[in-house]
Amino acid sequence: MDSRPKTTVVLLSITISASLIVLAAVLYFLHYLWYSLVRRSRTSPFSFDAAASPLNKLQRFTYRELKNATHNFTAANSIGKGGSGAVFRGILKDGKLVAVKLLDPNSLQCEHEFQNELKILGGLNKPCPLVVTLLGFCVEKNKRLVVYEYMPNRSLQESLFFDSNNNNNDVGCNNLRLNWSRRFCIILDVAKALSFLHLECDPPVIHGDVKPSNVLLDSNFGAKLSDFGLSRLKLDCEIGVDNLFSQDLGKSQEIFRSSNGTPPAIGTPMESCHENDEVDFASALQASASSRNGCKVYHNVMGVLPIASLNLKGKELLPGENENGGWNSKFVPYDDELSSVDHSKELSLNVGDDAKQWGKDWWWRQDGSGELCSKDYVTEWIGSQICASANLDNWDEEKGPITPHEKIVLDNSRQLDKFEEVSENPMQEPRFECPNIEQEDSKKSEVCDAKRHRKMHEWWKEEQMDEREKISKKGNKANRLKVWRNKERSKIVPHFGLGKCFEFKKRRKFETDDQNMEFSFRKGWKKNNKKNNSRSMGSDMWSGDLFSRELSSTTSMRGTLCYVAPEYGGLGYLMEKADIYSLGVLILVVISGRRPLHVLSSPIKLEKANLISWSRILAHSGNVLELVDERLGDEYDKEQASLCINLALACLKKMPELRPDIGDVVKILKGEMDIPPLPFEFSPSPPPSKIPNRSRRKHKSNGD
Ligand SMILES: Nc1ncnc2c1ncn2[C@@H]1O[C@H](COP(=O)(O)OP(=O)(O)OP(=O)(O)O)[C@@H](O)[C@H]1O
Repeated sequence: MDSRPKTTVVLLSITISASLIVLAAVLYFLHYLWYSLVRRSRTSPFSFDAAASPLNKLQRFTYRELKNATHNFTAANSIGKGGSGAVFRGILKDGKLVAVKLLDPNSLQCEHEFQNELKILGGLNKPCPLVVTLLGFCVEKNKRLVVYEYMPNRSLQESLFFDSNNNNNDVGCNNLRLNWSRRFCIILDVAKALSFLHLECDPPVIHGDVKPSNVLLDSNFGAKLSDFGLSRLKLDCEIGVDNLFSQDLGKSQEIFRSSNGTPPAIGTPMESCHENDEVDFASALQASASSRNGCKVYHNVMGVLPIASLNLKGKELLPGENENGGWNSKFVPYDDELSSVDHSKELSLNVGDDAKQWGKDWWWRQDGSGELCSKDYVTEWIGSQICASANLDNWDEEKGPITPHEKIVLDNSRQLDKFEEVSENPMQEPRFECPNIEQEDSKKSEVCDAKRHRKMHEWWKEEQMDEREKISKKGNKANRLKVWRNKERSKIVPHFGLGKCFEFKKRRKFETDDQNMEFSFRKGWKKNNKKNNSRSMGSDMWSGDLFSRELSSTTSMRGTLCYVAPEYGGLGYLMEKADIYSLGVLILVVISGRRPLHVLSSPIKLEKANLISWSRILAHSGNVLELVDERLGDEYDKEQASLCINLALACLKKMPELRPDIGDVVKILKGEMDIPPLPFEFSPSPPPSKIPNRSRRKHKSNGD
């Protein structure tokens, strides 16, 4: 009789405990899910092993110390803003003036850059006066701060364009912050700094992001190289993209043509090469495009690209993997993980209505294809600019000056009354939120990548063939080509995340009010933080690197568009010659006082929009001095100027092996060596049908 209630109690207690267990399991699962999706993806733990690390020579600050030093990171102490965080001026307890970089705590990319910066800059085997001194760092929870020596004249970018943002007529040569001798010394300093990194460091350091905003100026306008967030150490056994590029893209295509489709023998000399005057930014864009186009130009490179580098014990490791199977932050693999950029916001904030419309188109196109193509982005953007204000050209000597309100609302044309205005009137940079990055199963990713490579390869072939080639595609020669290319392709080793499709996780955010957004290519769209929204003139919005932030910001990219070497298409490791290329761009920028890509409203002046191709045209016509910043008047050394420009052009050779190495660059600048005569080279520029070759046409018509 009594057994019934007993059974009921037992059943009830079993049911309750079972439900509790299930509930606990569900809660645990949900917590795990939340932790792994939200918390863990935001920051990777930074392990500071003081004993083993080269960081032990660096001072470790507390957050409170740095907060006090910068007066709670007040806007008044804000001295700049880069892709990875804001920089503040601060005074330490001992009275030392420092620059404190406060990194975005929610960005995995920033975490990598932080670790990279500390390990490379902090681990330099000897100090170099031409490299900015890293004084210390702070790691507390998810807070990451880096402390540098303070450079009173901030960045070269600011100094160069501070001058240019003043009215040209008002600034006499004597009032220029950067007169000729300073400019020449800066070029020499940067070359020497690179020489230190490439030749004196063991292992050599590839800076990977040489550009004016990463060159800081001390009180005497002496230059120091900074920002090692994208740098890397070079291993002996590595094969960089420059070797691959030269072997494969440079020689194979040209040799192939000259051999009528017969597979070339290794070591076959290049015979008939032609200098191609095509607009270079197009090739740079193609080379640098973060998704399909990046592969498009350099699919041949992929053919022999090794993603596995050998460690000293000979064990094959993936880039970024260390011997213990862990992650080595010095070797961050390139991938497209951060490539979901909504350019429509960027455009709508920087250009007029037409461009807004264009921005919408871009957004629509992203929706359609799911992938971003930088080349289209920039070329179309340029097109929209030209249409938007076809009668404007602030460089057009023939037309005379234009009123400020007539100018395209492009930040790099904006004039500032005072240098201080930079920090007083923070620029509203649109941002996007960094998408969460999840580590993919390496096997899955390899299969995926191989598929993508195949697709992209096919697509590239289609793109590259002109009509004649397409007709003869079925012919015997082409079949031989196919066999040979297939052989090359069989060597493909997939790399990380190339061409990773766009994710639109943050799409709802993009659709919100523009006014509250700011843009940083490294970090993406973000709500404006009024506290830290100071603007740096060194910001790429000011630099003509407007587009480049996409590239420097996505982990598929190393460096900055217009400064990044064309051999880099989002794959593999950049090598020393990539730094040489960036140095070449920097030299031209310093000498001309112009941004590498300065979008103009007049199609006639498009040749001037691209500093590199314009300087090639001038060199062709023997008139390189036309490039020199006109604000200098006659106050410059003509011999030095033409030496620098010719040297820059040598550094800008598309084939890395044709560029001088840094030792020679320094010798040439010091006058200890002549610029070696440079052979012509095959240009990997895109087909003329894709990008109209205005410069060449113009050149021809001039010749007539
Ligand atoms: N040590 C320093 N002393 C003085 N100013 C500095 C120092 N470091 C950085 N700055 C200023 O802060 C600005 C931002 O620097 P940061 O390195 O964060 O970004 P960036 O190089 O402009 O962009 P990115 O990091 O995206 O390439 C610089 O342009 C410079 O004006």
